[in-house]
Amino acid sequence: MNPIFLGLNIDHVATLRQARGTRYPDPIKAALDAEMAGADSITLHLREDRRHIQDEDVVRISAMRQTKVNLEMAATEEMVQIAIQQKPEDVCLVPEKREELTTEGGLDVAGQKPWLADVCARLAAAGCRVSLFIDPDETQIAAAKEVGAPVIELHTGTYAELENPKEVQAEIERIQHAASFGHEIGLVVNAGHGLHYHNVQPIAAMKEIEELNIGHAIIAQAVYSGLPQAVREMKRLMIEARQNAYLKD
Ligand SMILES: CC(=O)[C@@H](O)[C@H](O)COP(=O)(O)O
Ligand SMILES: NCC(=O)COP(=O)(O)O
Repeated sequence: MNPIFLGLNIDHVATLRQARGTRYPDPIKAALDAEMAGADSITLHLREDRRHIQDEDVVRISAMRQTKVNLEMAATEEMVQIAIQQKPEDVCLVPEKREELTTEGGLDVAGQKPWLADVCARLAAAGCRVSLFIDPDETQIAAAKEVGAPVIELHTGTYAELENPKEVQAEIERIQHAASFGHEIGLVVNAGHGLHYHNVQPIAAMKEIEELNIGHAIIAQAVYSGLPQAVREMKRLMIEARQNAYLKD
């Protein structure tokens, strides 16, 4: 059985901290607690506007994590230099607009292949495994392969926002097709954005998907049940869905 891994995104622990400019809650403590509770990796998004994760957080998590770090960032020269310096195990290139509330879609890889090929090569030379955060679209998946990224992360935000059952099912099938296509051409396939306790299982059931990056919903649940329990419950749902997918075969 292909296992399913959980990458915990700690951005919104930092959102709470930045709300008052205090030193608490500490996203690094959250990361270490989450790792002890079963998170398989830690994701953090260093945004150009530093609205939540700060440069110091990247330095501290790189020194203290027990699992691995997935640094999300825009494909800008500033961020490339930071990644080359900090050398996280994974770097996920995401689109960014300062005015956005959160990430609104996937990276347009097909429209900027020369630049992204250069960024992928430089990050790989620094020892980082590059992931591209893209829509579940064959053209973008093929472009990711072409620019040399070994990993893709399928954007599940559209799926998460849909309410009409037929549209939800159609998007599940679109993500499944994208995951199968990416796997067939030799890419590691991850997924994330907007996943929560009531929509995660159809995505976790997809055998070609290796890792789900989830943040907002887990940090929100942690307000009620504490972070270790919130992480354990999400992992339980993910593993249950993956096991059931194999039992159906
Ligand atoms: C790329 C993605 O979907 C998230 O990992 C991203 O971090 C969302 O941005 P915020 O965390 O700022 O909402
Ligand atoms: N790349 C997705 C991620 O890291 C977390 O997204 P969300 O669960 O906070 O929407």
